[in-house]
Amino acid sequence: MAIAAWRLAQRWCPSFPVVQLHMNRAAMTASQKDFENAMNQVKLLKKDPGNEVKLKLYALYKQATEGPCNMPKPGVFDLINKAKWDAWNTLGSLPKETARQNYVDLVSSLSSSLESSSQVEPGTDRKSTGYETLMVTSEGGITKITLNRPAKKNAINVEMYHEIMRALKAASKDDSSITVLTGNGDYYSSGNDLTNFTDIPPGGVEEKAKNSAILLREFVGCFIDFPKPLIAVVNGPAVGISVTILGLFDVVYASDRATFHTPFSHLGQSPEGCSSYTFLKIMGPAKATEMLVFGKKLTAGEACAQGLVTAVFPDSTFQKEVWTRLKAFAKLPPNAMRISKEVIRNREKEKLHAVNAEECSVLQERWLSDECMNAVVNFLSRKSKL
Ligand SMILES: CCCC/C=C/CC(=O)SCCNC(=O)CCNC(=O)[C@H](O)C(C)(C)COP(=O)(O)OP(=O)(O)OC[C@H]1O[C@@H](n2cnc3c(N)ncnc32)[C@H](O)[C@@H]1OP(=O)(O)O
Repeated sequence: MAIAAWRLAQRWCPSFPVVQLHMNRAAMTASQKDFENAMNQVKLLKKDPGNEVKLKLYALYKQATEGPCNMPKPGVFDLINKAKWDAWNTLGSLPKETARQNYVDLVSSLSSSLESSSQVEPGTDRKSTGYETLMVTSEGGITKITLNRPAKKNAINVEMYHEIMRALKAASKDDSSITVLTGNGDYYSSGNDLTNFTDIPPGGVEEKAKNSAILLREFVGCFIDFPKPLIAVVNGPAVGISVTILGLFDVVYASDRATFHTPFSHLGQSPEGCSSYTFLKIMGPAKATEMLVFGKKLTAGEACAQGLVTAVFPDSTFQKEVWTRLKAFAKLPPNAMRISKEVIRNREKEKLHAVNAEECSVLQERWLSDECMNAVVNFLSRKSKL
C-alpha cells in the first residue's frame, strides 16, 4: 500500500522523492494544524507557483479533505474543471493522511524554493537567480539563457514567456557582447505549453485568447528589437514557436539530433513569430508552405539546406564545437557587432512589427476555433501527440 502511494505520488509530483525524504526523516504524518498552517502559507506565497503546482495543491487538498475523486468527469470543453478533475483523479486511492502530509511538504518545499530563488547567490555575479523556468549565466562576454523545464521538454508556459522577456531585456543592457538561447535536456523546446490554454480568466475564453495574443506580441517583439547578436544553440527537437522565432535570430547552430516542426494546421492554429514573413524570405514560399501549412518536420540537415539553420554539428561534438566558435565571437569588439546588426536588421524592423501584430490578431481568432480547442483537448487528455 505504501509503495503504491509512493508510486502514485511520484507521478503527480516530480519533487516527491525530496518530499518523501523529509517524510522518512520525520517519520510522522502532518496534523490537522500543520495542514491548516500550510493552507494559510499558500495564500501568503509572494509568487504565483504556476498552474502545474496549483493543480497538484488542489488535488492533494481535495484528496486530504474528501478522499478519492468520485465526481463525474467534466465535459471536454470545460477545460479548467477537467484539468482539476484529472489532477485529483490521478491520486487514485492515496490515503487522506498521506495526501495531507504531501500537501504540507509540497507547500514547505515551495515556500523555500520561491524564497531562495529570489536571493542573490553570494560571491558570484555570473549566475542570475530569480528565474523559475530558466538558467541565466553571463561569462566571458556571453549571456546564456537556458530553457529549463526538461521534464516538460522545455514547453514554454506563461511564466517562461515572461522570464525570457525579462532575461532578454537584462541581456540587452548587461556587459556581454552576444546572447545565446538554448535548452536543458533532450529537447530544445516543445513550443507553447498547451496547458496555457487551461487557465481561463473570469472573462472566459475570449479574454484568454486576447491576453495570449498580447503576450505573444510582446514576446516576439522582444526578439525583433533585441540589439546584440542573438544565437540559438538548438540542442534537440524544436517545435512551434521555438522554431518560428529562429527567423529572428542572427545565427542558428543545431545538433544533428535537432528537428524543426511547426504543426500549426494539426493544432488548428496559424504561424507566428513573424515566420509568415521570415520563412518565406529564408526558404521561399513553397518550402515555407510545406513547413507552416502542411507541418513538414525538417531534420537539422534539411533546415540547414533551407537556410533556417546556419550550421549542423554531430551531437557528440556539438557543445564543444559550438562553444569554441561562440567564445571567439564574444571576443570581437562589441560595439562594432551591435552596430553591424543594426545595419543588417533595422530596415526590416517596422515590417516585422507589423507582421507580428497581424499574426497575433489572426491567432487570437484561431484559438477560439473548434479545430484548435479539439487539438488542445486531445493532447491534454493524452489522445494525441505530435
Ligand atoms: C501564448 C502564446 C502562444 C504561442 C503559440 C505557439 C504555438 C506553438 O508553439 S504550437 C506547438 C505546441 N506544442 C505541441 O503541440 C507539442 C506537444 N507535445 C508533444 O506532442 C509531445 O510531448 C512531444 C512530441 C513534444 C514529446 O513527446 P515524448 O513522448 O517524447 O514526451 P512526453 O511524454 O509527451 O512529454 C514529457 C512531458 O512533457 C509534457 N509536454 C511536452 N510538450 C508539451 C507542451 N507543448 N505543452 C504541455 N506539456 C508538454 C508532456 O505532457 C509530458 O508531461 P507529463 O510527464 O506530465 O505527462
